[in-house]
Amino acid sequence: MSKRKKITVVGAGFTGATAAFLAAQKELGDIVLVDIPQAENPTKGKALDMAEAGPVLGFDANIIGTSDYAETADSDVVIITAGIARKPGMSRDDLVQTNQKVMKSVTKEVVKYSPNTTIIVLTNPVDAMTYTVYKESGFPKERVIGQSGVLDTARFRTFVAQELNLSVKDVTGFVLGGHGDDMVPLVRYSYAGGIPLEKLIPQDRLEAIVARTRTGGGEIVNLLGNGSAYYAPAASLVEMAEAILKDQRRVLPSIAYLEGEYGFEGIYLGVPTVLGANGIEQIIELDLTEGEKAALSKSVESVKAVMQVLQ
Ligand SMILES: NC(=O)c1ccc[n+]([C@@H]2O[C@H](COP(=O)([O-])OP(=O)(O)OC[C@H]3O[C@@H](n4cnc5c(N)ncnc54)[C@H](O)[C@@H]3O)[C@@H](O)[C@H]2O)c1
Ligand SMILES: O=C(O)C[C@H](O)C(=O)O
Repeated sequence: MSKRKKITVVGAGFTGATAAFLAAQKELGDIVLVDIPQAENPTKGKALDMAEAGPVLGFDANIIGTSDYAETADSDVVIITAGIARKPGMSRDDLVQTNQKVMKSVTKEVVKYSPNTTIIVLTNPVDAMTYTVYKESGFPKERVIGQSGVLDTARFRTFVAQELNLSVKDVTGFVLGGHGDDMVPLVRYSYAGGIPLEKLIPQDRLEAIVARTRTGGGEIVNLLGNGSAYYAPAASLVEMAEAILKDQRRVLPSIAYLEGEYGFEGIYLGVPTVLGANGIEQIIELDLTEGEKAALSKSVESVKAVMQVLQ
């Protein structure tokens, strides 16, 4: 039997297919791409096409496309991207009812075949969808994780690097809160080469970068015209999956279940975490100013409003 890790990606659309391809290129494991049955079988086609890139790019990974969850059995990590994406004029929250149904049906199948896996949820509105998967799975909170902060932080880092004309590699940041327009980029904890950003960028420019980060998803939605971002979201998923599969203990922002941390209870929210073999191994609590606390509370209210729609 193969000793390679096994990664299932549910939803073989833009984000799912891109994440599968990136994970294969990094040789994180064998990959099962799952989507609903469709007459022409595009899921099988995408998987075969990706596998045929292996000899050219020099990666070893078995990649299969299927609608049969039996093929996902004993996955180490399951990434959920299934559902619908927003179009211009829509908010992520408009997707809640449709995607909640998808989360419930997908989670049942995932749990049936991989009871010990760790799940990373991408589907929007992602804070509420991660909560839905947590409830439906019955898994411990450490093994149900949502992706938003790696992406939101990557956007912030991109804009800062462009502003300063510096390498993105030297820019670090942290975005807290829900994955909505009132997320909280923590400028005070953000650096370029170890130098606080507040020493390098004037206040008004920093504020503009924060505002652009908050609406970064919408910026891409408007540019694409018929769907939402997928390259950076897929890269973010793969960074989180790699941290878990290789037990890297990376300090990355994740959507985690809070039980008192940051003063919130019974809610999934973006916070700094340590990601390793056991999923979320630690939630790191930062000291916040009164202004940051107020901004985080506002973001929590938005997440709670979406959670109230959940059935
Ligand atoms: N959290 C984030 O940061 C973030 C970033 C990007 C996208 N997203 C969200 O991820 C989701 C996917 O985005 P996308 O661009 O890949 O969309 P997409 O439309 O390209 O792909 C979604 C795929 O899900 C499949 N699907 C639908 N119902 C399914 C089911 N029951 N079982 C299996 N597969 C099913 C569809 O057939 C489709 O192939 C959206 O909800 C989007 O808003 C979140
Ligand atoms: O904006 C969206 O709808 C997709 C995703 O949440 C993003 O931030 O790119």
